[in-house]
Amino acid sequence: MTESAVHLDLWPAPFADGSVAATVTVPGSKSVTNRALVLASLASEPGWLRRPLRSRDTLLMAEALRALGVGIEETISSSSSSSAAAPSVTGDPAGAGEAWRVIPSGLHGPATVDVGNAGTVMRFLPPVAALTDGPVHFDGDPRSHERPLHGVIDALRVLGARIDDDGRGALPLTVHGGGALDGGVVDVDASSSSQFVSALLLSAPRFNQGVEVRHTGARLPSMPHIRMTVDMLRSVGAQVDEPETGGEPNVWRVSPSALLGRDLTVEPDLSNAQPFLAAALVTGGRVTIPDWPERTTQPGDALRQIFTEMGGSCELTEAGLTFTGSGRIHGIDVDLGEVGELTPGIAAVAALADSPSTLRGVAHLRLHETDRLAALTKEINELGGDVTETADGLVIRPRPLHGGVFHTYDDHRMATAGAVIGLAVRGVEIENVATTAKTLPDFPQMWAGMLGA
Ligand SMILES: O=C(O)C1=C[C@@H](OP(=O)(O)O)[C@@H](O)[C@H](O)C1
Ligand SMILES: C=C(OP(=O)(O)O)C(=O)O
Repeated sequence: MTESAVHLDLWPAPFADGSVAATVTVPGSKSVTNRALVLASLASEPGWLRRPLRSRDTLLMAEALRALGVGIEETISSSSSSSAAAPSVTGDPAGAGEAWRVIPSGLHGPATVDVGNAGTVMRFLPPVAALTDGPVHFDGDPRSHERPLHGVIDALRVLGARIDDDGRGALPLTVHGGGALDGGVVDVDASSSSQFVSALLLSAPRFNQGVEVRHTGARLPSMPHIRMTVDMLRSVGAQVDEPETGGEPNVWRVSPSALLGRDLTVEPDLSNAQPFLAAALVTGGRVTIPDWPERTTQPGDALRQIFTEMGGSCELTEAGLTFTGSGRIHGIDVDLGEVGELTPGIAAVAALADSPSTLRGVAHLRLHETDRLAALTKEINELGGDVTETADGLVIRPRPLHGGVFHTYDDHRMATAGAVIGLAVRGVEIENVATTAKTLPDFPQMWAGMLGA
């Protein structure tokens, strides 16, 4: 969690004087937007993406695909399905009426891809690059050099790709596209990131033999994200065999096929809804998130259960998901392995609870945007908290907290977690709140809007 830069900008996190009462329209899902961009780029006909997330991670994905020859046109959509309910806070209002037209073409190198610190870009695109006809160089933020990529690099080599890297199993690297990839059977240890599996499956319909991915590791985190990959592949016509619909455990098969261009409306990002739901819980208030899907593969849907257990109640109606805090916050003992990206926000709420919490199953968070276990421990403890790291998570014993600087380590979810604590603790200042631009560029304005500022 070394700080890559010293940011002098401190954002005074607003303190909530009373209970929040707001409707917050959350922009589109990062994970859905970036999968949809990849699938639409590999399709045999143009497609549409409506209400895409426009944030650093998705703009990097779009820019990278453009560099490989894909046409991605931003337009204002005439048939946007934006909510009819009058929201009091809208993140990225332009995004709600916006659509991206994706026009696939032959994939070409040479090209250069900046992955920033986006796991989806650094992992989903090397397989696409293997289908181009030239060298594609990948690099990104300093932290991107530390995030695991060996599962993708080693697997692509087995499947027939030529890749130059420095032998660490990480960025920077160059994929020498050969115009096509054999594909076939490959073992992958995806215990450090589910994105290894998703990456190989997403491009697999375009491999000559498709792919059979066999996960060999002990644990596999973030299963909902793999389900999302499988669902989205099927929705564009791919044939996928997988463990959850009767296949062999830990084995996914994708057959070679053409992919359809589709018209997809992106769901709101439920993981980015988390801080707003947490605000209802922490202040004993009420927050409604419009367009919460009835059925979804997004891990954020688990918040309905987790935050209810921590002291609130929720109701899914035509208006969206309404979460109501009870005025009390309880600790929780929970395995977050399936929904790791929710950990910082849950830790923030747990630090304000009336009993201890144990968060388990998230050792892989040490290799996320920052070492999230170390960062949460340090930052909450510097405000007077009592957090200890375990082998695979955190134990959080609530203590009276005081104000101070909450460092973010270039991690969007650290910034939003600090803001949640700031609702209940006067004098919390978030260092580099602008890092929320990774997935939620309008966060500070949305937060102030929620509080009626
Ligand atoms: O595929 C995806 O869209 C994601 C998968 C998860 O990654 P890990 O399995 O590496 O945790 C998640 O944490 C990340 O935010 C998004
Ligand atoms: C882990 C995350 O992102 P990435 O897609 O960069 O892995 C996250 O958004 O919490």
